[in-house]
Amino acid sequence: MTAPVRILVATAVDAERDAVARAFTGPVREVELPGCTLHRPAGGPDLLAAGVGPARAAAATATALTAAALGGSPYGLVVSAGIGGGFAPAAPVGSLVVADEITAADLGAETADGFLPVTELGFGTVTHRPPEALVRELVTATKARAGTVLTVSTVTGTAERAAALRARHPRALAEAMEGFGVAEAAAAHGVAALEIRAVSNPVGPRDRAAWRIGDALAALTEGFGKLATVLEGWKPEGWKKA
Ligand SMILES: O=C(O)c1cccc(C(=O)CC[C@H]2O[C@@H](n3cnc4c(=O)[nH]cnc43)[C@H](O)[C@@H]2O)c1
Repeated sequence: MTAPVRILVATAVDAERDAVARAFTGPVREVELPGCTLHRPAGGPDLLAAGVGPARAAAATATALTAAALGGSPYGLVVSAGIGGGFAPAAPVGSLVVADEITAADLGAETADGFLPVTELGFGTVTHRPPEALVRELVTATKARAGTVLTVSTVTGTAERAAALRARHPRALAEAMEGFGVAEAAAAHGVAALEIRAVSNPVGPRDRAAWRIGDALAALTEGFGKLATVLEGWKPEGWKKA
C-alpha cells in the first residue's frame, strides 16, 4: 500500500492560513523552518503563510519543499490558496475558483504593439497546468468554477486594465498575487501545483468598500472542508507535468 500524498498549502497571509486550518479539527503543531513556519494540523496538510507576491511566495514555498525533500518525506502536491479578485460576472464575490491554468499575467515586455509574454522573448514559462483529473474532481466536490487564475504583481485597479487582462486571457476567472510563484517552486521540485481562490472583490475599479474578506475566508474554509478528502486521495503516480 502506498503512503498518502504529503500536501503543502501555501497562503499569502496568516488569516488565509487560519481559514484553511479551520477546515481541520485536530490540534496544530508548529514547525520552524529557515525564514518561515509551517502549521501542521493533525490529519491535515501542512500550512504555510508564505507572504504576499509571487517572489516571496516562491521563496518560502521552495524552502518548505527543500526541507521536506531533505528530511526524506517530500511533498507530492502543493496548493496555492487564498482570497483573490474575481472577473465579473463569471466569478462573483464569495465564489470559489479552482485554477486549471496558473498564468503569470505581467511577466514579459511592453512593446509599441502590446504586451509580449517572456515565452515570446525566448525565456521560461508563463503558465503551469494543474493535473486535469484532480481539478475536475475538486470542481465536482466543491461546485467551484474552473478556469485560468492570473498572477499579477500589481492589483488591477481600473476597468481598462481588467478588460485588457480579459482580452489577453479570455478564460481568466480570477487574479491574485502568488499562484505562479508557488507553482514555479513546485515545478522546480517536479511536484504538481494547484491554485484555489475564494473571491473577495471584483477585478476592476479600486473600491475598498466592496471587499468582502470575511465572506471569502469563510468560503475558503468551507471549500477546504469539501476538498480535503479529494486532495488526500490523490495519487501523484502517473501525473505528468504539462
Ligand atoms: O488596495 C487595493 O485596492 C487592493 C485591492 C485588492 C487587493 C489588495 C491587496 O493588497 C490584497 C493582496 C492579497 O490578496 C490577494 N488578492 C485579493 N484580491 C486581489 C485582487 O483583486 N487582485 C490581486 N490580488 C488580490 C492577493 O493574492 C494578495 O495576497 C489591495
